[in-house]
Amino acid sequence: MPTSGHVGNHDDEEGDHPTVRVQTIDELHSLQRKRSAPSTPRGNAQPASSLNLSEEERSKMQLESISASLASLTRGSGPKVVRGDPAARRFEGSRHAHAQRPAVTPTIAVSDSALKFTHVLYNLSPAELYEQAIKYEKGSFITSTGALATLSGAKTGRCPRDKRVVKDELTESELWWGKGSPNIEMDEHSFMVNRERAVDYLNSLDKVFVNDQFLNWDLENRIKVRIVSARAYHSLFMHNMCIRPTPEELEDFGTPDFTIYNAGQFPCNRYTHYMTSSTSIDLNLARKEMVILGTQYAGEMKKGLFSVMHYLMPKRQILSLHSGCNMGKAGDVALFFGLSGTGKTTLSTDHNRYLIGDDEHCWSETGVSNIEGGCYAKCIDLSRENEPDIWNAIKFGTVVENVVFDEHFREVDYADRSVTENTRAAYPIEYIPNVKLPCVGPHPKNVILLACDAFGVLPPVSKLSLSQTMYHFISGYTALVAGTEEGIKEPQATFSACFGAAFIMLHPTKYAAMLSEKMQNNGATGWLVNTGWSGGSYGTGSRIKLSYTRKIIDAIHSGDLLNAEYKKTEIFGLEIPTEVDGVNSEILDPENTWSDKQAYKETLLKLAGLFKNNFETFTDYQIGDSNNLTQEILAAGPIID
Ligand SMILES: Nc1ncnc2c1ncn2[C@@H]1O[C@H](COP(=O)(O)OP(=O)(O)O)[C@@H](O)[C@H]1O
Ligand SMILES: C=C(OP(=O)(O)O)C(=O)O
Ligand SMILES: [Ca+2]
Ligand SMILES: [Mn+2]
Repeated sequence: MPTSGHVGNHDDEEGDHPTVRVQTIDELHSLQRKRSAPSTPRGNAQPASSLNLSEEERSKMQLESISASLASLTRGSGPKVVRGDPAARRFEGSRHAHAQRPAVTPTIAVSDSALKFTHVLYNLSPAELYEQAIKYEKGSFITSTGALATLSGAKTGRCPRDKRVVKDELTESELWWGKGSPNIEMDEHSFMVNRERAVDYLNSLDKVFVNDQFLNWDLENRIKVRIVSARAYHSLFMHNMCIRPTPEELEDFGTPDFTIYNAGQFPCNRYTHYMTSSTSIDLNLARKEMVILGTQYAGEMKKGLFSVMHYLMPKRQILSLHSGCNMGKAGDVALFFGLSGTGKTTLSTDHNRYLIGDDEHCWSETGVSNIEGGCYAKCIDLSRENEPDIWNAIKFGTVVENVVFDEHFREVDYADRSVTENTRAAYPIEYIPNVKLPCVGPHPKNVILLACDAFGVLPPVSKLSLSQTMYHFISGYTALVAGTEEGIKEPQATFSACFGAAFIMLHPTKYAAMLSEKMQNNGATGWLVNTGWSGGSYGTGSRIKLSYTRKIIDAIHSGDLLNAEYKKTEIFGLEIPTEVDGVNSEILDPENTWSDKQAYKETLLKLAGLFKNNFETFTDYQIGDSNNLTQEILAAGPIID
């Protein structure tokens, strides 16, 4: 009971609890927040801060740099950029927040767009990005495990046919153009038209997200990237996928080495030369810029930057690899090459080994390094039993794309294909418990080529000679089932040079020559692992059990398979083991698993023919310095007589 009129006596009523010393509710709310910045855990590699600037000078430089990034090149000046959410009240906010003043004021207002502010949400944290997504982006929800569920819109996968690369004097001679190449040309002028379109679109918005981050855990070859985007989903995706700077690194960030303008909600148009649809992903190596129009699929950003690395790294004698990578307790490193859906992410995420990365790596004179700071796992039919580490990584901070969940409990149904078959989860690499930080390792001991052979004729595992490894690396084979429709469909063979033709920029033989040299110098062994069908093609047979594939991979890692007993297969001439610990020996020779032997032989010959046909394009090229290797590689393919 209140006994006196003194305000302070409320304390007595509630015992000894101290009261908050504020005058207003706003003040109370401001006490909740103090400043900090998110970053990627570094392990022991931590470069120190070098510049000595005041906080105010730094903030001003940052905003000037962002304004320069967002500048219209036809109007000449950058927009007036201010930090923070336009929806937040002016001068309200955390105790240490800067007052919101424009950093750069253009001298003459040449258009309405020059009169308005562009609000910049700079390197927001996952929590802040969740709030932005949930408030402003339709289709954003928190799942029962705390992940952010988003929709990528009409495009639920990459659009390789809409990728364009600026052909100028330099790139004309340096890059791979023409048949089989992923580099479809555009000219500088058309690039500028699309760049201006993206910049104008971004500047017309209330706010844009800016991420300043790094690529490549090899500190000597680290690349600074800036991603300007319109959606919190895109900003969180890249926050997870690129390497997150420490607060000190961010202070010294300066000018990025490469910038992405993601205006994915806004289309390009066919009046622009070289455009064939309303989607365009444009790469300009001279300007160090990429423009995205007409697709919101976030994977375009990650794989777009990978293309850039496939250009920059080989120039430094570093091999860029579309592969997963992990390391055993004894320091033995394995690479997992393979096209989409063949098992790079699944098999590099191995509870008994240290994860270096799931998708993009560099192999330099000193060893391997991950390019990224996160993983991008397929979630279709994901199960806790088969893939516990990926399952557990889908928690607060993780972006799940295009998954279906129940309305009330928000439990994700990983078997649901209503939106797409290509459902995805993007999470920071440290969400995998046995990650190797920093994400670097010594030279690889095993190079595992993954093929998901839906024809069901490739053996579950074969040991390869160096020339066979090169033959299969250049071929880059996989065959997935054609679609998700009911009924039996012909498997669709895909050949993608270097297991990543969509991302390489130079001729495949350049990467192949480097791989061959590195494997030889470091005594690495090549393996071909079929993660696809057994006992018949798709429709008759079934996919090889993940638990079997894991046993096979274990035997490669442990060295058991190196010295096992082998026999040679006909046609492909592959060395196959007669026994693998924990695997039914029957299945090691695919012929055993087909009840119709005639059908097996026909299918095998058919696939061999497809390999031969595909390799025709490469027969005119020399690989490496001598013609010998080239001849050996040609002889290492299937032999049909
Ligand atoms: N035997 C197997 N080996 C590897 N993956 C398998 C196997 N059987 C089924 N899968 C499934 O295939 C998919 C492989 O995809 P993923 O690892 O994401 O490929 P990538 O990273 O190469 O694109 C996963 O959904 C995995 O669960
Ligand atoms: C991100 C991708 O890679 P992957 O399927 O190889 O994991 C992709 O192909 O869009
Ligand atoms: Ca990939
Ligand atoms: Mn993957």
